[in-house]
Parts: sequence; structure tokens; C-alpha cells
Amino acid sequence: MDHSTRKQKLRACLPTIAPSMLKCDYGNLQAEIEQLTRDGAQVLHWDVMDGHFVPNLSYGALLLKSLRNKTDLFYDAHLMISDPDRYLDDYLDAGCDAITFHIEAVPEPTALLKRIKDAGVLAGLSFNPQTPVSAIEPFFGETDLVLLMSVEPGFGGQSFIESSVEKMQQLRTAAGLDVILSIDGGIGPDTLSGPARSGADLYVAGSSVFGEEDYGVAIREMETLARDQGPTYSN
Ligand SMILES: O=C(CO)[C@H](O)[C@H](O)COP(=O)(O)O
Ligand SMILES: [Co+2]
Repeated sequence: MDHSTRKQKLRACLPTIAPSMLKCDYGNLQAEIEQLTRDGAQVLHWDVMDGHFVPNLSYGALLLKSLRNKTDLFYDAHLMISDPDRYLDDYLDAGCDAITFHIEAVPEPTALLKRIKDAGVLAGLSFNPQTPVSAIEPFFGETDLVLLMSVEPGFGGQSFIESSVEKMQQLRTAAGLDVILSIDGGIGPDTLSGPARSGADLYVAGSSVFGEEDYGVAIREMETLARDQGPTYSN
């Protein structure tokens, strides 16, 4: 799939809830993905942690690759690693549709964003709660998506940082409508409305999906809130 087809595919899903696979049952990964598919998820958010950029380890490209032929869902890789340039080829080879890395890890991201896009994959830039919007603003023209962290990266199940609502508003104003805006961390039915009203497009949700008995009910409830309170789309 080429870059513009991938972008169309993601845009057609918006607004969307992307389950964070950090919080799934690792002993039943294929079953979890099949369940999410039946429950209407369209994007899988893969949190890759190296125990260095963040104080936690999760999984890597081999695991993503081994599940790639089991699903057609959009693969959204969130690389919380110190040296994404070194490992990029592994994530391209794993079949990711979007690859997001952190500005704190790569302060000069232009070349890496280009490598990702040249491979036909969507290029994303993420930033931590303490990093201002101004730090990523120079790169909006080079990114397909921007991921705003609404918790400190590294762990699921943390509380949403309320100042992220105002930050999302600043981000939307600065980025315009061309960049897809994601929010990640502490998102659930009680916290989603603020970022929705500020202009978020894609909502990563770990605990608020996998902590519920029925993933589909959780996803649909949040998607309804996002559609009612967030941006309108022509799709
Ligand atoms: O990037 C992440 C953590 O660094 C996760 O995507 C995020 O925290 C999801 O989990 P939850 O919805 O439980 O906060
Ligand atoms: Co994430």
C-alpha cells in the first residue's frame, strides 16, 4: 500500500478509538485482536518500550510482525525508544501502517520522518506532557500525524493530565486541519470530551477498553462521544 492510500485508510476511520495493546492479554494476542475486530476497532495501537527512553519494557518488531498476517486492522506503532532510527527497518518490515517516534528522542526528526514516508508509511511525531507545542511546530509540514501524550509515557492505567485539553487546542490551532491529531494516556468516557472539543481525531485507549467486560460497548460509547463532541468529517 502506498503512502496516500494509507492516509486515506486512516482518514476514513476518523474519529476512531485505537485500543492500546499494552493493556491486552498477552497470552491470547490473536484472540484479543479477533475480538477487537468483531467489536469494531479499526486501528491497533502498539506501544513499543525499550526500558531506556521509558522505564518499562514491552514488545518489539518481531511480535508485531508475527501478528501482521492475522489481521487487516491499521497498525499504529508508538515507539517509546531512544534510537528509533536504528530499528526503523524492523518496524517497516513488520508491516506497520504508521510509525510514531518522540521528539525528545530525536530532536532533529526531519530525516527520520522522510525515511518513514519514503517507505509508504505514515510518519508521526509524539511529545511528552512537559514538552511544549512549540517544540514540534517546525515539523508539522513533515508529519502525517502528531501524538500528544496525556500521561507520562511508560505505563498504562495512569490518570489523564487535564492540561492536555488546553494543549490539544493549541496543537490544533498551530497544526491546522491537515495533520491527524492523536491523544494517548488516560482516555476514557470521562476524559474524552475535553480533547474532542479541542480537535482530537484519534483516541488511544488501553485501560478503558481492556478493563471492560465488553470491548465493543466501551469502543462504541467513546466513538459516539468523539463523533458528537469532536471535529466533523466528510467521510
Ligand atoms: O503510550 C502509552 C503509555 O506510554 C499507552 O498508549 C497508554 O498509556 C494507554 O494506556 P491507558 O489508556 O491505560 O492510559
Ligand atoms: Co501509546
